[in-house]
Amino acid sequence: MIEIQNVTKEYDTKNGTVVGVDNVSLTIREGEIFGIVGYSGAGKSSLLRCINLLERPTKGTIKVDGVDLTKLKGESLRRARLKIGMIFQHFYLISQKTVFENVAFALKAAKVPKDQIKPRVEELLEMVGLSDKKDVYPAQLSGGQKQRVAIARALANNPKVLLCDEATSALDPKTTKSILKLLKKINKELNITIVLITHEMDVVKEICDRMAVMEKGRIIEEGRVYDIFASPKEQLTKEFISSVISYDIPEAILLECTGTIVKVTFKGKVAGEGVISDTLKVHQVDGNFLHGSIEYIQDEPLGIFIMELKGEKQEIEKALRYIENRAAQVEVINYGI
Ligand SMILES: Nc1ncnc2c1ncn2[C@@H]1O[C@H](COP(=O)(O)OP(=O)(O)OP(=O)(O)O)[C@@H](O)[C@H]1O
Repeated sequence: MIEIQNVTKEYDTKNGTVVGVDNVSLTIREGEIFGIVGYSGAGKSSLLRCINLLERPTKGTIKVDGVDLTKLKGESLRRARLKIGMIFQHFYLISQKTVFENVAFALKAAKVPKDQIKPRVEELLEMVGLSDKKDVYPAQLSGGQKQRVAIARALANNPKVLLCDEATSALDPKTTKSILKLLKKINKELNITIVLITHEMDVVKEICDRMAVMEKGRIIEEGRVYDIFASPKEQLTKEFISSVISYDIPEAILLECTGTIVKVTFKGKVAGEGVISDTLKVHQVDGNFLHGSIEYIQDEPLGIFIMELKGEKQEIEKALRYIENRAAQVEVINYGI
């Protein structure tokens, strides 16, 4: 659906050239919700804005639904852009216009015939749950309601893609959840491909199918959200995950541990505790749970346990292989003394 090929975005500033995006290639599939995470300055906004050519890439191509946008200009680019909606952290509603007029504005700009505007706006407001607010002005709305208006406006011209630039970053956790639920509904019911950028890993965990991590203009890791949570490769990815799932064991407890400390990850519906208790029965190893939980990444369970194992090194190694053979992943954090 979206093919980003060797895209570089450079900015000319008075202090020289700044590279926002550095030779990124990425394919986003039709119907998926794709999340891009990274710290401030990583290049997320630059990359997102290249997708609808709000920023023209310095190099590379962007194809959306088979059309190479980098080859288009003027009216043909404007037409192609109608198929790509966008929402922002700060909503960007027109304060002098009512909710109805804000949404109608997108239709008028696309030269939709007058008689079709009213029913379409009403349909859109119904979809985002704001039918009763059509005559109020943005100043009278909460942040979540403003974002709903922005979503209705972005969907006005039946886009195939919705780009979300930190769409929930200005919202409280409860409102964030309700907006994410709305995005998921739009994705499923209207089959709109969604690309979102965020610095909040919670958002990715909650609704994204696949994700990429950006650092210094590049994509350093990419894959299915579940797989990345289960086995992150890059240090930065691990940092982002630790903001959602923390397995830091207090220093004082670690100092008391003399055994081997291991992290065991169970993917899917494997009964983690059962496998571990079998392991301890079969091997001459004592085990002590330090930490553990089962996280649900979009309804798919991911069990992570941190344990201290005590016994002969050889027995511990055998126990770990035994666990590994039962669909688990084992990582030794600390060998015993
Ligand atoms: N219009 C611009 N002019 C000059 N430099 C820019 C411009 N836009 C972005 N940059 C630079 O490009 C790099 C990437 O910025 P970008 O805004 O894309 O990152 P980001 O990950 O979205 O961060 P943030 O969340 O803070 O916006 C940064 O070094 C930034 O200073």
